[in-house]
Amino acid sequence: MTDFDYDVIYIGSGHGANHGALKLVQQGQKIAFVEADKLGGTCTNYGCDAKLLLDGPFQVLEDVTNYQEAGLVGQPNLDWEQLMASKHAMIDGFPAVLDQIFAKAGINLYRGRGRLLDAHTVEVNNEKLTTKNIVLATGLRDSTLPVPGHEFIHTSKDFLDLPTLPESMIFIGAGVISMEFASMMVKAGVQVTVVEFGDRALTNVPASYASKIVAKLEDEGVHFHFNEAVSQVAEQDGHFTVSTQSGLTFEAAYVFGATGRVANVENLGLEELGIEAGPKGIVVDDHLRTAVPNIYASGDVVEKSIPKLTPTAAFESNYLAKVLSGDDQPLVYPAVPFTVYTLPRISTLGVSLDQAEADPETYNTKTAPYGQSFDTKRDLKAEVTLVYRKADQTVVGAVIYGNDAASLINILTFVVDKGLKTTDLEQMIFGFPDVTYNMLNKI
Ligand SMILES: Cc1cc2nc3c(=O)[nH]c(=O)nc-3n(C[C@H](O)[C@H](O)[C@H](O)COP(=O)(O)OP(=O)(O)OC[C@H]3O[C@@H](n4cnc5c(N)ncnc54)[C@H](O)[C@@H]3O)c2cc1C
Ligand SMILES: NC(=O)c1ccc[n+]([C@@H]2O[C@H](COP(=O)([O-])OP(=O)(O)OC[C@H]3O[C@@H](n4cnc5c(N)ncnc54)[C@H](O)[C@@H]3O)[C@@H](O)[C@H]2O)c1
Repeated sequence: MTDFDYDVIYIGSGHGANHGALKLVQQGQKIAFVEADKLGGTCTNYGCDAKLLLDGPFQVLEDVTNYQEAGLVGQPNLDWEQLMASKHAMIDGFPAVLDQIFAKAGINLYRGRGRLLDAHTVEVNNEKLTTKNIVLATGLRDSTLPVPGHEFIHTSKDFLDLPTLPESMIFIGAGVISMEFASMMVKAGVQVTVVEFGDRALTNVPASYASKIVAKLEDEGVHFHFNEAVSQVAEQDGHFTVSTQSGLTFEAAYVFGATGRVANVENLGLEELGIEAGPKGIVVDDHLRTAVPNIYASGDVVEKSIPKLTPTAAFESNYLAKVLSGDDQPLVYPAVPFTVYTLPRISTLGVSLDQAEADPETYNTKTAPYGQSFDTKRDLKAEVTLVYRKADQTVVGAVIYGNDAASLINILTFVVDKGLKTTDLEQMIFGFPDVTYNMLNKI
């Protein structure tokens, strides 16, 4: 039998890699990470964690707004620089903590860009490492808009490090990232304009709920322009002009772009090994295996139809730990909750409304406002839509619009995943008063 340096080399050290790696090293497998940037990947350093830290005070401002003329007068002041400093104080220390965790676990770390030389050799900084198996967990990056002046467009990484607030911002794209950041910026008093190529925002939530958040942000002062393709960005004296193909121009002190994320598949040596990959990711089978049987992919870099999220990356990483320990079960995803962290949040789960409405023989839906209650902190427009399987009234999907949606959808994940019905919930006792009790009562 061939002697390899490692049992598994992971290229990338984000959630698509580290959950499974920590399991395998505990089982005695010899593991290495190859990481070109900060340990922990996007979520830890440039994504979810940083975003939620910055979003915290804006949630408070949202609650304060809801209580105006109902017990609170006036708004607290936002200090963005202080907020950014507190974000740095927490986030900047994560890679060092992970470094210690990985070292203590016995995982070797190679800092640099990894590349496959053959099915069992990874090259990093001219060093050749041999390995029995390889997991590609290289993630996504923000795409670059192919227009003149694209260098003036800031990315999500830049935004999450924004040292001072500009007085005006143009957001190119009305997808998840833009809508989350625009929600914060309008509350911070920044003049916000959103320019979107398509005819609606947030294509991954039902249109009726995307319209709700657009209307809410418009009420707060955001200007939306749909069906507009950005054709150029120009700078003059530190001010920026964004032009569209139809001839519109917008001016602002800061231009932000979030027009989709593309897979990090270049210069990995994939083509040479016959591994199929493109901007949507690496093509895998139902065991996350590429065309080369001992090379797998995990996390955002996998071409897949489910949302590209931290929990789905972690799920795949854990699944691969089983496969790499000899389990041969194919990958089956449970229901995936997905929350857009706008203010309020929009969460979706399971069978979508579009799917339910297209198949009325199989599904029925019920929409229930739950915000006009004593337990929702005056989140008056909060609403849940449930999707039921008609035959037995099992809850199979949901959409929640409200400040508590991210937590509530996790409760419904149990309901949907375990195939529960109203009659099952009637056999349980939930704490009261609480928004969870209120929402579960609508089922
Ligand atoms: C602004 C933003 C907000 C987000 N918010 C949420 C959220 O609220 N909830 C949620 O679930 N998800 C969110 N996400 C998505 C989440 O960050 C990703 O789903 C998650 O990070 C995927 O993990 P991963 O390990 O697959 O990839 P990544 O975390 O991207 O890790 C890939 C790693 O591979 C490294 N790498 C790439 N190429 C090479 C190479 N050749 N050699 C060595 N190393 C390499 C990279 O440096 C990186 O560290 C957000 C993303 C962004 C950008
Ligand atoms: N809450 C979360 O879980 C969360 C948060 C942030 C990011 N993410 C991750 O990031 C991804 C979202 O990234 P995103 O917001 O960049 O992509 P997206 O696909 O959600 O939105 C991109 C938007 O840009 C628009 N667009 C494209 N070209 C354009 C142009 N030339 N002019 C104007 N608009 C244009 C598209 O029509 C689309 O609406 C998610 O799929 C997920 O993987 C998740």
